[in-house]
Amino acid sequence: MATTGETQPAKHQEVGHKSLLQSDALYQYILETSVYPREPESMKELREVTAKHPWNLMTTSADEGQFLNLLLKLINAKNTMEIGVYTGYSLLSTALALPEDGKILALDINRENYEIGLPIIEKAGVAHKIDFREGPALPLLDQMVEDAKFHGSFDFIFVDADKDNYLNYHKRLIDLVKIGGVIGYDNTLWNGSLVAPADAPLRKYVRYYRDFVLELNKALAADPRVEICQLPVGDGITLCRRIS
Ligand SMILES: C[S@@+](CC[C@H](N)C(=O)[O-])C[C@H]1O[C@@H](n2cnc3c(N)ncnc32)[C@H](O)[C@@H]1O
Repeated sequence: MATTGETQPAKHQEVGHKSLLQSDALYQYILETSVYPREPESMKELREVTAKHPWNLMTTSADEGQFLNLLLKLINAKNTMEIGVYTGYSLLSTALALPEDGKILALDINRENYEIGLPIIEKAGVAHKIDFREGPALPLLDQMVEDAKFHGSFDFIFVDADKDNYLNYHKRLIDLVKIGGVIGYDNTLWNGSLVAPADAPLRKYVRYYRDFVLELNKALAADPRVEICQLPVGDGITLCRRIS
């Protein structure tokens, strides 16, 4: 789940879960039956530490973390990138999925939050796979696009940051992911707001980013360079497999 640091819409605060499922009980069933019992101890610890942080609604949900972990194993990912780290829940789920010599280039404008999770990542023995860079992602992606050695070099890229830049990211990431590799864009169902009536009482940030997410979804659906699948996991994740 990726949002800004602001509070979620009231409905989501009331239901207290991070899913687009309409049934709290069903979501709880998924967590308790299939997710929490299989969640690695380190991810549980990081989830609990993050829950105490004031911006905790930004964190990736446990079911999405489990999904990412399995997906990375299914595609045998080794070299990956993550844009939007926060305290590192999706980063840790990625690091645990990669082989010992796997790599994650992790980008975020905020190192302080990354450092909340770092001791847990270190204790889990996977910190050596992570190359964290503090700063806005776009200029770094521009540098990488300039350098042919990065072209087609990533097996998987997870984007969970500033929604108003997703299309800018896509323009660059399409060169950086390998053919057959996958880019995952998070929050592509944007709190369910994409189909809300024009006069619906949406939070300011939800309304602001909604148009960017709508535009992204349209652009991805029309992009012949990728095969796509939009999954209602967490706040919606769109997987794009590069085919040309
Ligand atoms: C929703 S959080 C990421 C959640 C994270 N994936 C997790 O599992 O907890 C979004 C993150 O994007 C970062 N961010 C926002 N704008 C950014 C930018 N231009 N470049 C890099 N990171 C950015 C924020 O600092 C924040 O930590």
